[in-house]
Amino acid sequence: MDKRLQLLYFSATGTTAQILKEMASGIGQIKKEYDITLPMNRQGELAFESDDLLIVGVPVYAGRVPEFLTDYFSKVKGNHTQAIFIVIYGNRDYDDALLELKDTFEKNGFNGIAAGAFIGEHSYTTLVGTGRPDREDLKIAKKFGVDIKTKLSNGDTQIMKVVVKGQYPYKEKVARPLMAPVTNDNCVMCGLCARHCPVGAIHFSDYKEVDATMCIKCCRCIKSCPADAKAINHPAFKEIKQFLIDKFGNIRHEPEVFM
Ligand SMILES: Cc1cc2nc3c(=O)[nH]c(=O)nc-3n(C[C@H](O)[C@H](O)[C@H](O)COP(=O)(O)O)c2cc1C
Repeated sequence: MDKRLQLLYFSATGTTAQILKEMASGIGQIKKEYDITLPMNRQGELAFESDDLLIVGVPVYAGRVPEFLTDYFSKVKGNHTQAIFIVIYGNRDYDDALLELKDTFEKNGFNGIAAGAFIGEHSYTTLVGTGRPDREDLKIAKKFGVDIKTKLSNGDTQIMKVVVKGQYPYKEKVARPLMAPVTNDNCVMCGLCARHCPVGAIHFSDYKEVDATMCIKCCRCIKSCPADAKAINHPAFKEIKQFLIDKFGNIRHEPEVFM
């Protein structure tokens, strides 16, 4: 492949990164990887050229591209750069997230040549999308990469213009009460949660304090805590979690790819 393969992703609990890397392994060697999960990696602007091939991936949050990334994405510029858009969702639905991701990047100089929606274990509970992506998902992701590579090497690139599922206007934001993780006495003040928080919502002066106005409920601090000290106990959160388990705990969505 004569393009410079690059990855750009946000991945709070690791599933988006996993799918992107597996796909990339079907295409070729990764030249550069931009993991924008931490705030310090979302500083400044980023520019890609026409000889780059960018795979961009985000998790679906409330049927959309995570809102807090909008500002940063407006500063990522392409120059007739070919791009592959990927969303990962927790076995409920991806609604308009893939369309929104494609629109966002195509407005900024990227040409979408392929896209996909894959399933990851739901950030809120291990009982929805349990163990995803699994071996089958990873096989599909890699084959998708191989198919893209084949298409690119056949030189069909001019006619590639990907069309994805999604609707206008995009799914509306649902108003939810403020809720953030609380910390129990297991906390050993190691500070891992604060260093790993994608939005800097955990106080460095007291790791037990989480700013609910900043928290995006990505659950990274909960999942990465070695002492199992963080949890969201808000009744509204428990209700959503139970709804997801009841409705989507026993069904299996399959990845969808568009080329
Ligand atoms: C705030 C938030 C909102 C979410 N909204 C949805 C959704 O609308 N549909 C869905 O199927 N999964 C949803 N999920 C689940 C994630 O999309 C899914 O767990 C994904 O695999 C997380 O990616 P990551 O591991 O790269 O962070 C949501 C997760 C979070 C944290």
